[in-house]
Amino acid sequence: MENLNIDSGIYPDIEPYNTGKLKVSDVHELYYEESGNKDGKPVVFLHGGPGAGTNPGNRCFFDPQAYRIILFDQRGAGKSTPPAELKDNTTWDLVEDIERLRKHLGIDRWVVFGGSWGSTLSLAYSETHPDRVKALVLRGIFTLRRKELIWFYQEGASMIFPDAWEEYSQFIPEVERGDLMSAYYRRLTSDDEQTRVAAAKVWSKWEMSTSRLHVDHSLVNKAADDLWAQQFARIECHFFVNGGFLKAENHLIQNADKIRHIPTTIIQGRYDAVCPMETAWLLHKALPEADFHIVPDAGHSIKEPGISRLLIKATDKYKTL
Ligand SMILES: CNCC(=O)c1nnc(C(C)(C)C)o1
Repeated sequence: MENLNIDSGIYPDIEPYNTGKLKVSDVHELYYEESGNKDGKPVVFLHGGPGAGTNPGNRCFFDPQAYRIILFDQRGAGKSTPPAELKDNTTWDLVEDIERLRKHLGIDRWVVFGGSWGSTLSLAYSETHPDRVKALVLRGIFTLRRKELIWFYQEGASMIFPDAWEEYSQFIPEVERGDLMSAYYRRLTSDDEQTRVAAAKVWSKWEMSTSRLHVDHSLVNKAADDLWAQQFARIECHFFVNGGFLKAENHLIQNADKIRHIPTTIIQGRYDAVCPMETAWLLHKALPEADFHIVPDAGHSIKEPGISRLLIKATDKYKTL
């Protein structure tokens, strides 16, 4: 763990040595970047949301001397264009985008790292292209089962965070509160920009207020950014009202047998209120060979210290593959 930043448990900030844009459809163009060692072991970072986009801190979970670190913003997220675009934006489009990027960069196989929605996409990608995945590092497991979505957006997490829930639920008129995801989707896809922005900020603030064991106000403040909030909320809600475009309710766990041979580490906060631990437990049962870590004092976020330290241990473990 040379040159590890002991305080935060992650590697020091670095800048990309290469950035680029990749046209992946008639509509979408993706932003991607490479950092660390250009001759190192390739790893791809799959961000959350969907729609959250990447940030420079994502580079710091990998030893820059060992890894060729690849970040990209998924369709409509971050610096990819057009921002917040929902056309041609499904799980399976994103899975094939990962393959397009891999081929564009001349990579044969790579380590795949993803948390939250990034864990969802990591599972969908590795189950579709298992021969391209050297190892999996998964955090805050999210498989978009109906009960997971209902827990966070209709009733469940609301009992742990009734304070933050009040603003999220009361933004929608009482007559529409029986299906909050649909109610928000109508507003997030409105022709009126003010309506879209207002709904996006409230939707995003709910998630940012509940992602940490102890509220991180710098995270909550992200929801105040008009563009980021629309990218995050519109794309998330679009995927959720469509059940993640998955082929069955429990598709990803049911197909886990396709990836049992892949070296895998699962890391889950015990008190993850966004993606409760039951899903990680089910994945652990479906992948008995995987390393499984419950972090006793953590919530959902990659920034939880106990989660960050275990993520680094996992990427250090896989850098010799
Ligand atoms: C339901 N969304 C889960 C997810 O992917 C996610 N949760 N928080 C985040 C960020 C903190 C990265 C925005 O992403």
